[in-house]
Amino acid sequence: MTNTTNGDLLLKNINAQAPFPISFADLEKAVAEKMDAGPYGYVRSGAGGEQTLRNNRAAFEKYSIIPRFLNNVSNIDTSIELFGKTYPTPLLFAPVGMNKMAHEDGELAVVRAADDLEIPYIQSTVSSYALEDVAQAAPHATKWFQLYWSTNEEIAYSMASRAEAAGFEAIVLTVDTVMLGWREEDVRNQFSPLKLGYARGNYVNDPVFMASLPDDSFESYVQGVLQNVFHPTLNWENVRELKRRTTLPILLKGILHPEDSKLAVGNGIDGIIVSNHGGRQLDGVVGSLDALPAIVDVVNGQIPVILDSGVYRGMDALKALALGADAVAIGRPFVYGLALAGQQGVEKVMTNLYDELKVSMALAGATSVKALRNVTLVKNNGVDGI
Ligand SMILES: Cc1cc2nc3c(=O)[nH]c(=O)nc-3n(C[C@H](O)[C@H](O)[C@H](O)COP(=O)(O)O)c2cc1C
Ligand SMILES: O=C(O)C(=O)c1ccccc1
Repeated sequence: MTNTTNGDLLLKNINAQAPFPISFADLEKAVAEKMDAGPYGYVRSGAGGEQTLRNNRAAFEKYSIIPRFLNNVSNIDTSIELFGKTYPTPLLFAPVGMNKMAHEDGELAVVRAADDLEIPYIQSTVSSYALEDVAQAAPHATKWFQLYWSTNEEIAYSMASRAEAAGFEAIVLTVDTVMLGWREEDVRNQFSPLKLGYARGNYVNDPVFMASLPDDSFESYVQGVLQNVFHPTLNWENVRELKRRTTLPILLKGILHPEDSKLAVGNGIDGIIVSNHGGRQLDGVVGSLDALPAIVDVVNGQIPVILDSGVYRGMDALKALALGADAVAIGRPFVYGLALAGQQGVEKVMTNLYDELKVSMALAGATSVKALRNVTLVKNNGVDGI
C-alpha cells in the first residue's frame, strides 16, 4: 500500500543530482553510447524487419483511458497474488539470457535488485551465472526458472530438478524459441553471444550436459549448447512429461493464440505468459497486448495470465492490467539499467516504472489492481468506440 500524500513521486527525481535516463527512449540512447555495437544490437533488435517490435509499441499506443475523479486516491494498493504469495507490485523480471553482456555482475546484480524490490525474478536457462549462484546471491528473493527444452531431454529434466532443489518456485517453459528468430542485426554485427560463451552458467554446472560432451574444451561446450538449446521437436507430450517430473507450478511463456491457452489449461498448466519474446522471434506477429484480451477471455480466471513485450512505462503496465493481465514482465528496460549502473541501475529503472504506475493509477481513479479492471479504455482515441 502506497500513501500518495507522503511527497510527490515525480518530484523526488528532480533533486539536483545527475539525472538518470527517465524514459525508455532516453535509456536506449544512453546504452547505445555505452555498449559495443554487437551486444547492444543483440539486446535492442527484433527479428526480421522488426514489425513485431513496432506492433508491441503500437498496441499500447492505440489505447487511451478515460479517467475518473473525486475518488480519494490517497492510498494505492498495487499488490497482487500469484501461486498463493502476495507481492507488493504487479511487476516481474522477464527471463533475459546472458546478462554478462550488459554488466560483469550479470544475473547476480538483477536478482539482488529483485530481492530489494520484492519483485519475482525469472532466471533464464541461458544465463551467464548458474542458477545455484543466483540462488545463493539472493536466497530470500522469489525466483522462478525459465526452461529451454533440450534436444537431449535429460538435460531439461536435470535443470528443472536443480532449480527445484535450489529453491526456485516455478518453471517457466518458453515455447516460442525452438530455434532463433531471423535476427538480421546480429548478422550485420557478426555477433553471437552463444558462440562467445556468454550462456555458460547453467550448462557447465549441469552433470548431464557435461557428461554428454566428448571433452571439456570450449569448442565442445559451445557445440553442446547449440545442439541442445534449439529444440524444434518440442510438443505437448513433452509438456505433460515435464509436469509429471516436477512438483513446481509450470507456466508456458510465448502463448499468443487463444486455442493454445485453452490447451494449456486443459493440460494442467498453472500459468501463461502472453509474449512475443519482445519481437525477437517470429516477425510479423501481433503485438502481445493485442493477443491478451482473447486469451483472458478463454482462460477466464482459471490460471494467472502474465503479459510481456513492450511494457516500457508505468502507463503500459496499467493498460495491460486494465485489459485483464494479472501481472506484467519487464525485459529490455532492466537490461539497459543493468548496463548503465549495475544493480542500482536495475533498481532505478524498475522503481521509475513502478512509481509511474502508482501515479497513473491514482490519476486514473483506480486504487487497486482489481479496480483497474473497471477503468474505461478506448481504442484509437475513441474513434472505434469502446
Ligand atoms: C537480450 C534478451 C535475451 C532474452 N533471453 C530470453 C531467454 O533466455 N529466455 C526467454 O524466455 N526469453 C528471453 N528473452 C525475452 C524476454 O523474456 C521477454 O519476453 C522480452 O524481453 C519482453 O519484451 P521487452 O524486452 O519488450 O520487455 C530475452 C530478451 C532479450 C531482450
Ligand atoms: O536472445 C533471446 O531472446 C533468447 O531468448 C535466446 C534463446 C536461445 C539462446 C540464446 C538466447
